[in-house]
Formats: sequence, structure tokens, C-alpha cells
Amino acid sequence: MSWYPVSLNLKGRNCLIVGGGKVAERKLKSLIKAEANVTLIAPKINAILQEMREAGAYHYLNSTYQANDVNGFFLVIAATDCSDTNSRVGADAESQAILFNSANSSEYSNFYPAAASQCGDIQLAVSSNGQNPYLAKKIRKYLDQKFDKSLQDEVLELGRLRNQMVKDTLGLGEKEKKAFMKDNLLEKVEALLDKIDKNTWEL
Ligand SMILES: C[C@@]1(CC(=O)O)c2cc3[nH]c(cc4nc(cc5[nH]c(cc(n2)[C@H]1CCC(=O)O)[C@@](C)(CC(=O)O)[C@@H]5CCC(=O)O)C(CC(=O)O)=C4CCC(=O)O)c(CCC(=O)O)c3CC(=O)O
Ligand SMILES: NC(=O)C1=CN([C@@H]2O[C@H](COP(=O)(O)OP(=O)(O)OC[C@H]3O[C@@H](n4cnc5c(N)ncnc54)[C@H](O)[C@@H]3O)[C@@H](O)[C@H]2O)C=CC1
Repeated sequence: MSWYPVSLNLKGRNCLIVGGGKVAERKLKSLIKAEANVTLIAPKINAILQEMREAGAYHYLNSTYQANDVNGFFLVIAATDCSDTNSRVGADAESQAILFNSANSSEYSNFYPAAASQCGDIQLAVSSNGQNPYLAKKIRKYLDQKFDKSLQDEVLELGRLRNQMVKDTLGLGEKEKKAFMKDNLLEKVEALLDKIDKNTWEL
């Protein structure tokens, strides 16, 4: 089986993290970057999570996980140091077809967060499907360092051009549309790819 790669829009979505240690903290930071609305349940949280709570970065429930605490959440992450708890959270999430990731077991996980970095609208994401997250992180860092952040403006410009062309070609037939795009846009994309090749890739 191959896993289905996807980019999720979590803006304003209710997401739950169970656990309050280092792993929960990393997961929380990436959900906050995605502007999710995060609730965290744990009887104890580390010092950084404490600071973030005081700053109002997420909602905190000072408790151990209770059955069906997952109710109503779009996405749930179990990051406790108790694999039984993580499995219970997973079983509850799975029974409601909620997106679920466990930090210590792939038993119920129906997604893995990729090792990812953002360069403007280009997202670099690497996954090892649970085989070796450390390797995924290393490959992500390698790509990140090779990718020139100055290309961000050019990618945005390509987006603007493309939107304009979609408007300009309204009413044209499929064939004419394709020809128009090829003449006006693909050349610019190729030029950008050449630039990436020459300036940033040393593969
Ligand atoms: C299955 C998965 C479930 C999940 O957590 O989603 C999982 C599981 C485990 N990770 C472990 C360890 C580490 N994980 C990292 C880092 C990351 N781990 C991430 C994802 C995933 N980790 C999922 C698979 C994704 C995939 O394969 O692609 C990343 C990509 C995304 C994220 O979590 O945000 C993020 C990199 C982000 C980035 O920087 O780009 C580091 C490195 C570090 O922290 O510096 C270490 C220490 C080094 C080491 O031990 O390898 C252990 C052993 C724990 C133990 O020893 O007990 C387990 C448990 C097990 O494998 O059973
Ligand atoms: N996916 C990953 O990248 C990694 C995963 N791990 C795994 O993740 C687990 C957690 O790692 P850390 O954050 O370092 O552990 P930690 O020990 O720092 O934190 C565990 C947290 O879980 C909470 N907790 C325990 N029982 C709970 C319950 N019933 N309900 C709610 N919260 C509960 C604790 O209060 C604590 O806040 C490890 O046991 C390990 O299996 C570890 C390192 C990396």
C-alpha cells in the first residue's frame, strides 16, 4: 500500500492533543503554525507548554484522557508516554473516522505528519511512513538548505500570472486554452526550474 500524500487546511479547525511532554510540544507548535484551534489534555505539562498556555496559545484541560474526549474534533494526536492510553485515544478516534496520529504506535494512526518546511507557497514534505522519522528529518533539512528562499516571490508571481490567464482564456476551447498556457506560462515555469537547477541543486 502507498500512503496518500496530502496538505491539510487546519485554519480554525478544532484539533486535540493528548499528552503534555516534549513530543506534544512539537506537535502543538506545528498545529499552531497551521492556525488550528488546539485543545490539549494532560495531567502535567512541561515548562514551555506552561508558558504557551499562559500566553493563550491553546486551550488546556488539566486531566487524564477520558473515553470519547475526541468527540467533535477534526484531528487528534496522541502523544502520551502510555501506549495503552494512545491506543484508547486511537480506537475512539477511529470509531468516529477522525484524523488520528499516534506518537508511539502506528496501530491506529491514519496519518503521519511529514517532516516539512515551507518556502513561500512551495511546501517541502518528506515522509518515511514511520520507518525512520530521523532520516525523514535529515532529508527535509537537506532540501531546506538547498532551496533558495528568494524564489518565493517568483512562485507568487507565477500564481498571479496563472490566475490572470485562467480569466483571459475563459470562453476558449480546451485546445486553445492549452496552447495559450503553453505559450505564456510554461516557458516561465521552465525558466524558474532552470534557475533552481543551476543555483540551488547540487544533486
Ligand atoms: C511514526 C511517527 C509517529 C508520529 O509521531 O507522527 C514517529 C514516531 C517516532 N519518532 C521517534 C523519534 C524521533 N522523531 C523525530 C522527529 C520527527 N518525527 C516525526 C514523525 C513521526 N515520528 C511519525 C513517522 C513519520 C515518518 O516516518 O516520516 C516528524 C517527521 C514529524 C513530527 O512529529 O512533527 C518529526 C521530524 C520533524 C522535522 O524536524 O522535520 C526525531 C528527531 C528529533 O526529534 O530531532 C526523533 C528522535 C530520533 C529517533 O529516535 O529516530 C520515535 C522513537 C521514540 C523512542 O525512542 O521511544 C518514534 C516511535 C516509533 O518509531 O515507534
Ligand atoms: N513521535 C516522535 O517523534 C517521538 C515519539 N516518542 C514517543 O512519544 C512518547 C511521549 O514522549 P515525551 O513527550 O518525550 O514524553 P513525556 O514523558 O515528556 O510526556 C508524556 C506526557 O503524557 C502525559 N500523559 C500520561 N498519561 C496520560 C493520560 N492518560 N492522559 C493524558 N495525558 C497523559 C503526561 O502527563 C506527560 O505530559 C514517548 O513515550 C515515546 O513513545 C518519543 C520521542 C519522539
